[in-house]
Amino acid sequence: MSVLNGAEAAPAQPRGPAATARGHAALPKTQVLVEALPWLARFHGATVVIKYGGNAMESPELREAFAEDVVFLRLAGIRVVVVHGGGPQITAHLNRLGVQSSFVGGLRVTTPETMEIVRMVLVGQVNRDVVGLINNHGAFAVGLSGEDANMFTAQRRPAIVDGEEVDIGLVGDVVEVAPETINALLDAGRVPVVATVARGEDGNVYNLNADTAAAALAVALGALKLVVLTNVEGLYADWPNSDEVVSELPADQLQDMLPTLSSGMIPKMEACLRAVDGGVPQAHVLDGRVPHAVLLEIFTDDGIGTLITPTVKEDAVAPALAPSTGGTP
Ligand SMILES: Nc1ncnc2c1ncn2[C@@H]1O[C@H](COP(=O)(O)OP(=O)(O)O)[C@@H](O)[C@H]1O
Ligand SMILES: CC(=O)N[C@@H](CCC(=O)OP(=O)(O)O)C(=O)O
Repeated sequence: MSVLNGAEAAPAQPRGPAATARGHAALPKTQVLVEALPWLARFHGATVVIKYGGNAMESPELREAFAEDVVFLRLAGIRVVVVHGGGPQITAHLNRLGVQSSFVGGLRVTTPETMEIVRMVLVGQVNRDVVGLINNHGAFAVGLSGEDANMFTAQRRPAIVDGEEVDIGLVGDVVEVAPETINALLDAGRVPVVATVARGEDGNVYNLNADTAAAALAVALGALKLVVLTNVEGLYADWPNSDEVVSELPADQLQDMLPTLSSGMIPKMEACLRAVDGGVPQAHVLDGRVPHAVLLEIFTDDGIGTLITPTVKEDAVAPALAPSTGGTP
């Protein structure tokens, strides 16, 4: 997507051929680097929250490419926070134990026994794996659970089915975020990697949908961008038909579309809405099956996936004149 929300730091148009000592073979690489320049300037020092979904973690090549992207962002001076899911890994573990998984409105029905497995898999397995992948490149990642230093406070939430509330057990919504620990790690040059389990005010431990938790954290950190990796190209306009990916959608139009969504796209789009309504200028759903999707999105002019932006106010200044709300590659 090459739509700019503001005039500041507008990316240069692709440059014409430049003479290099190595001749034509070096040209495309030079162009890629030059194209990245305005985006490097735009994002340097900004906070970007990346939601890394279970479905985008399946292949070793994709996992490695993701870790490289995270380290690249960090070395480019971006304050990167990774919030990970692990739904498929939880389901696989429950299956091995002979426990059936069921989802309502995209959320896992979570009994106390299921919660023990959720916590064990997310905090003890997936979090460790993601930290290890990143730290193969240097001592960047520090793993945390949403329980640590009460980063998230959760409240039991029902699922909504046909407008009715349905109890789904120990599933929580985030009612409070304490971002100090994450900010301290970012200030120290670390990459926090967060597992989405949280304590409730009632003392129970809750299972948070990772998209929901990533959005709440992005808002609390004042992030410039929320990036949500998933296992489809983006939001399809007419799911299950996958002919058309919605490339950009303002929050008010997404709000109207919410009742038509199904399964995992419900919490994902609710999360994007929560992020932009909470002041995050961009929430971006990307295809995690594309190697280096994060780098492509942030550092090139050719955006991919679905970009959710704040509702355009009728009395707003025309976009070209408005102050920058963050570059939109
Ligand atoms: N409109 C839609 N566009 C894209 N995917 C949709 C849509 N509606 C439902 N889905 C489903 O939502 C899934 C993504 O959610 P989920 O499986 O929870 O992903 P993740 O594990 O990456 O968080 C897609 O794989 C697709 O099956
Ligand atoms: C309440 C709820 O559904 N929690 C999710 C938490 C993990 C998650 O969100 O993982 P993905 O991002 O990989 O789907 C679950 O139990 O599967």
